[in-house]
Amino acid sequence: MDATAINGAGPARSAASITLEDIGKTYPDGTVAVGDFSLEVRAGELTVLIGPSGCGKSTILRMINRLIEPTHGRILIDGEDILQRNPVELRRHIGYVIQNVGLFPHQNIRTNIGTVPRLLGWPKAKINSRADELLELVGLDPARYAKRYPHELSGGQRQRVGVARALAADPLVLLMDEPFSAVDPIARGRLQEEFLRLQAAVRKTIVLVTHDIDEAVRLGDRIAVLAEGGRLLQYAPPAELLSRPDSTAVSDFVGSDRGIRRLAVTPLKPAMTPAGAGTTTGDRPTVGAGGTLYDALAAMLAVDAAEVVVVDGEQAVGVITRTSIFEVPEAEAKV
Ligand SMILES: Nc1ncnc2c1ncn2[C@@H]1O[C@H](COP(=O)(O)OP(=O)(O)OP(=O)(O)O)[C@@H](O)[C@H]1O
Repeated sequence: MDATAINGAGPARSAASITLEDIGKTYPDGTVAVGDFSLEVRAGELTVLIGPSGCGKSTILRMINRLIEPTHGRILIDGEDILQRNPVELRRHIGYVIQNVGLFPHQNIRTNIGTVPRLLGWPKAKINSRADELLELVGLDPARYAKRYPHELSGGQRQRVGVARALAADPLVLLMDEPFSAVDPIARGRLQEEFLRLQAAVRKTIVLVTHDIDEAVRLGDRIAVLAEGGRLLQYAPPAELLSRPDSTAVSDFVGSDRGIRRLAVTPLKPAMTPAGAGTTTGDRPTVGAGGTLYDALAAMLAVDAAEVVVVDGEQAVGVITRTSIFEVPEAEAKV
């Protein structure tokens, strides 16, 4: 997904805040899927809902686009009570990405991406150009992929098309339910990275459900940790959650290896010794200056090196050693 491709990519980007006020869902058999849940999702941020299986994550997500009707509570998008809106009409303005994408098998990729714009009555030429623009945005060449059918793509490519389709009508809000969990771990890492670049460009308000704490830390601006019945345990940016879990339930959930996970949200600078003029990388592994200590450690471990060179473009700007990584105080993490 090439973030630069967003330039000139249609309408101005916009995002909305989401306010969940004491929402709950009790099923007719008496199951309290979500008791009383409140959350403020800031405009343009990616908020992750995480928690054990069955704790109500998907139920909360699906209440936001009213695939599930709350038993009680209020849901406001940019201050407007969406429970007063027509749910079908509402869903045209809320992107939704699920695990196995749910592309229509008998429609080609361009037609799949154009689903919502068609429902909104956009002219055909505009739909096609928007679909092609989005294909480029998610890193798929339209000349090659627009006319293919879903079964002619890899799982990761289908997932990208799912994201493109969800963004097609420039929704204010994007809901994602385990969007990357059906692809293998290597493809998942790449998709997550590309998705972060895409989000940096489009800055949508995103609510993403996952059960993978690494994914939450990597993608989330804020993470909401839930317990059974949709009980909110903690809502905080990743680094704060890792360094200051406010209950044993959260620290147990975040896991005993949170020291390593914290590296994923700590910049390189505090561990870096600046390189003198004319320093070259030699045989040493490199890490881009915008990376994290996690990236630096991973680069070293991959080739069993004791140090890694920080590069800005072609230029070596510093050196990080294995020991310097673990000497960085917790407070340096981006909170
Ligand atoms: N139609 C239904 N009738 C009764 N209970 C239901 C129904 N649908 C879901 N539930 C229950 O609601 C609870 C929350 O389900 P939900 O799918 O939101 O959990 P989740 O956190 O997304 O789980 P997972 O991580 O396993 O996907 C579960 O206990 C589930 O069994």
